[in-house]
Amino acid sequence: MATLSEAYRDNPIDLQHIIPLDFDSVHELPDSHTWSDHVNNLYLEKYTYLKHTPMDEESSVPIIDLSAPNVVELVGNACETWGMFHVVNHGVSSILVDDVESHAQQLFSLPTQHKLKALRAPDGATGYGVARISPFFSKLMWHEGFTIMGSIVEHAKELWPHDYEDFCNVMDNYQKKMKSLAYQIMLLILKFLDITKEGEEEMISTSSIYECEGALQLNSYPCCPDPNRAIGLAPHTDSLLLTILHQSETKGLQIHRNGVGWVAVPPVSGALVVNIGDLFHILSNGRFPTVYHRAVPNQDAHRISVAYFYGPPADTIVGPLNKLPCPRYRSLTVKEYISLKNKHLENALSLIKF
Ligand SMILES: C=C1C[C@]23C[C@H]1CC[C@H]2[C@@]12CCC[C@@](C)(C(=O)O1)[C@H]2[C@@H]3C(=O)O
Ligand SMILES: O=C(O)CCC(=O)C(=O)O
Ligand SMILES: [Fe+2]
Repeated sequence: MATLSEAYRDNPIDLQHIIPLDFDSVHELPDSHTWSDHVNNLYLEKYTYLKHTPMDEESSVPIIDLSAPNVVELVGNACETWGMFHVVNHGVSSILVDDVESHAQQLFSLPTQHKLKALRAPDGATGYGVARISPFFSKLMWHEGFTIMGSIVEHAKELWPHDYEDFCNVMDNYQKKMKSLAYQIMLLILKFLDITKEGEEEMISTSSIYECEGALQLNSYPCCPDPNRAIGLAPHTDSLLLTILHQSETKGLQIHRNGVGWVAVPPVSGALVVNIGDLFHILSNGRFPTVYHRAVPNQDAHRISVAYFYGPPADTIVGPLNKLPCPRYRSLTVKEYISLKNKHLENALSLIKF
């Protein structure tokens, strides 16, 4: 069975010439990182609007208590209307979450030359570097990332030759917790769609989506001299089934709402943000929107976020669940989808539409 990291290694991207900027050394936004004004104006308008409008259930991403008796409906409805929700009472200890965040902080505060020792190889999945989607944009992002897929010992040893174990243990432990939380949330969503594990014949998959794997992405958005003309992470949808994001206490995440524009998703203390990715959009036959989102940097605060991506093994065939009538998408393997996304980014979905 091919793993997700093999699928990413088999689909290399041309990042050879793109390495993150040495952010500490620049005091003005370089042209290479200046996006058109228009990009963030939308956000500013929306932000002003939000400040004057009380947040109500209709205008903000729902907050769901995982222990609520009607959690299946709450989660299902949020997936349908937003494709995103906050979870509280998720059972992941705040000590562990804080520990992951501070280890990420430690990593990103190393000198640039040092971080480059752990640079992700062009055909690699794990390591330090720019976001995979970078080659699709003519401007660079105010962002540096560290991707973790499978073992990170080799990369961690490059960063801390004598002291790498603590970092590895914290990341492993967090990934284990994320994996079981993601599984729990996936089951709730499948239940909402009336799919049970026993009804295996309902699944279009030859191999099972009950054996999902995960990847972890540590994101860093350093203080930015001109945040209104910069982008932290360019607009994108996440490719796999679902993503669980710890966005720290610092704002920056925004989602795109049709007819509204960019809407800020302010951090909720102790909550994790869950969002639908492309594969769940396909499985649900388009019923759940895959969320178009981005991150913006701040002037005075260095922001760290930690995203866990959850998806089936690369050979799994995914398509609209059998139970759902009139499939709108053709079935394909996860690996094929990753390859389409690597070549066509947001157009990947429309290429598999009937
Ligand atoms: C398991 C994943 C999911 C990846 C690719 C791979 C590892 C890194 C993830 C991200 C993280 C940053 C945004 C994104 C769009 C990117 O450029 O790299 C994500 C992408 C995806 O969801 O497609
Ligand atoms: O930093 C954030 O809030 C968003 C991160 C994100 O979208 C990602 O890692 O895919
Ligand atoms: Fe994302």
